[in-house]
Amino acid sequence: MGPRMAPLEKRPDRALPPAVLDAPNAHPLIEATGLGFRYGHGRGAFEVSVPSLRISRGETLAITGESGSGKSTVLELLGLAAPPLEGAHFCWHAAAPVDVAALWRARAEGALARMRARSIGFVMQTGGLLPFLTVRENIGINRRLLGLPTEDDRIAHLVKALEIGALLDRRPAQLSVGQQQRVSIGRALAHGPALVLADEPSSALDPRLADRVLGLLRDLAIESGASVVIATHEQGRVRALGLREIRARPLEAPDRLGSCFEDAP
Ligand SMILES: Nc1ncnc2c1ncn2[C@@H]1O[C@H](COP(=O)(O)OP(=O)(O)OP(=O)(O)O)[C@@H](O)[C@H]1O
Repeated sequence: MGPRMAPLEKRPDRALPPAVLDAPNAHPLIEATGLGFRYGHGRGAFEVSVPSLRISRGETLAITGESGSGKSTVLELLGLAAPPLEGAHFCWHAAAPVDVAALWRARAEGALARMRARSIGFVMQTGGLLPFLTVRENIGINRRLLGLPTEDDRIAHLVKALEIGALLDRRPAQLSVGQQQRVSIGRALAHGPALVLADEPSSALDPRLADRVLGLLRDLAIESGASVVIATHEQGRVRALGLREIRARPLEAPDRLGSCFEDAP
């Protein structure tokens, strides 16, 4: 995950039943065209481009590509942590429609930070848990920052589903990598975000555990109505899980390097 990313939510209006979530015209959470980010200038520039992207509520999709193709950058754009290039159309339909591109143009950093805190959850490659907090405190941190009660039915359900009840008083250093990842998923979903962004959440795990962790993330997100975007180089795992794949290909531009992310055929 890139350095600009920071954990944190928005409560879904309600959990949408899977039948609705799977429908091709399900309500969109995100609609974007011409989304992009450019590193550097001139011949050394590297551009990450997402010409068109629509993410439905409750949908889980994967962003795939080689190392350095720009997967983390796409997550940063979706996570409101990096400003899109001029000319982008970028709308969120959470509680109400929000023109994110206009917020960036207006440099409305406070509004963007609030949206990030209330509407997004993050799962990092190696958990990203705060080492000085217990598992219980880590799971509750986003809720506490938002002034929500740190214990409720949602938390109890997540703890049970993730099978981390026996670990609540431990600190991250006392957990295995797989346990840390499950706690990280609990933290990402605890405040009821509309979107969960996961950067290589399974690459530090053995294959069996990786499938379990990704499956848990997808299933718990569907249950809560959150959309999930997973950046990963593990194309085989993405296909095995039957996820929609947005894949990087080299940018076709004569004057700069970069990647273009589009739905895989
Ligand atoms: N200042 C810069 N100038 C030019 N290119 C840059 C600059 N900063 C970053 N880049 C390039 O931007 C690209 C996007 O990086 P990003 O971390 O998004 O890729 P990634 O697919 O997530 O990689 P990984 O899988 O290795 O984490 C990389 O190729 C990187 O070299």
